[in-house]
Amino acid sequence: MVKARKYIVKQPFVGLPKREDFEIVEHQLPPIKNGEILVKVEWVSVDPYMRAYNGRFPTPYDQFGFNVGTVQDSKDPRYPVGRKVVTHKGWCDYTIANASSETDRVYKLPDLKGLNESLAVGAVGMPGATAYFGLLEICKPKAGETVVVTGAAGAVGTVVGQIAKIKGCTVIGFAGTDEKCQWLQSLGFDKAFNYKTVDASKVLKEAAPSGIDCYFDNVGGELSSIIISQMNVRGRVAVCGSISAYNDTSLPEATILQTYLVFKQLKIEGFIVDRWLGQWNVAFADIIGWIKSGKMKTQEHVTEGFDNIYDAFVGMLQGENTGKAVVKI
Ligand SMILES: NC(=O)C1=CN([C@@H]2O[C@H](COP(=O)(O)OP(=O)(O)OC[C@H]3O[C@@H](n4cnc5c(N)ncnc54)[C@H](OP(=O)(O)O)[C@@H]3O)[C@@H](O)[C@H]2O)C=CC1
Ligand SMILES: CCCCCCCCC/C=C/C=O
Repeated sequence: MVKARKYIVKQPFVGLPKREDFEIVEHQLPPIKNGEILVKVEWVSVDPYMRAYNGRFPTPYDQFGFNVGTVQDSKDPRYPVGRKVVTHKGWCDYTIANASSETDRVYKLPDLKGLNESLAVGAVGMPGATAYFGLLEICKPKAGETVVVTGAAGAVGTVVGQIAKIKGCTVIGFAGTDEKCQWLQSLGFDKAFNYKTVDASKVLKEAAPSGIDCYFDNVGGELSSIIISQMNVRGRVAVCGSISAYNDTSLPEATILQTYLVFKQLKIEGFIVDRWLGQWNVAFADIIGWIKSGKMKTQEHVTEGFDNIYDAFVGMLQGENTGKAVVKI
């Protein structure tokens, strides 16, 4: 019998999630059954969808999310003891998972070719796949076009901007601090602006005088409306998320966009990365190749310790992370 710990969400979040919305539960894991594996978790991911999906599940529920760990006991020959795995069992230190369960989402750690295993919840995980497919399949950027990405210094945004550069585009990012913006320019972004201090409409007119062709929208809100209002004819918008409103308790006011959508003939499409679940490995192989060849850089904001996962989560929602927010267990 293994003693395990996990986070349970006790009650619906109101505004920014509170520490008392969670409870850390210690429990004995039962012996594994046929088809199951016992996993010792080493890396836990904290992501915005943990906030965004909260209202969809009745409480209490185990906090879901991707993690990386090692199989300690196995009754599934596909996942022998010692095998590194990714699961969607969330914020826990030990867990039992079933690779045949859709919700457990077990898969073998990709061959990271020596890169940090934590990347499997970041650039070589769900956020990397989000950037890859959202940009390449929805925005379909062409060399020479101008791509704008918001949430640019985060897990998804950094990968979006760097893929767009690899594809020969001019890339403009928006992020929440001057330091993040400087870092983005060191990654090769052509321009990066602090959305909290600039006049977004003005800086965009200067940075993209010929207009914007593709917009990868991570944040929603008025910033997105401003960006969309400056798009070129037949521009493409990939709506990935709207983190500017996840903690809102009432609907935000929004600028009417229909005029731009019609007269600029824009294509605007929301997506969930699961749409390409069967092809995530294609994204991972390309991203690993780009990182290994030096064309793409990754950065992680690492929090240490199981007891600090809540702080890492709320810190990420408030912009403390540059790059991917992860927790080392
Ligand atoms: N559709 C899909 O399948 C998926 C969607 N997503 C979405 O992608 C987006 C980015 O996720 P991810 O890269 O993991 O997270 P990040 O690593 O970007 O972390 C979240 C960031 O959001 C920014 N932020 C917080 N509040 C605001 C605000 N009011 N306005 C603008 N930015 C804000 C902060 O950066 P800053 O300092 O710049 O404010 C913070 O660092 C989210 O909207 C998420 O929900 C993610 C994965 C899959
Ligand atoms: C409990 C739902 C599992 C979802 C798996 C991961 C998909 C992330 C989609 C993110 C959307 C917005 O942030």
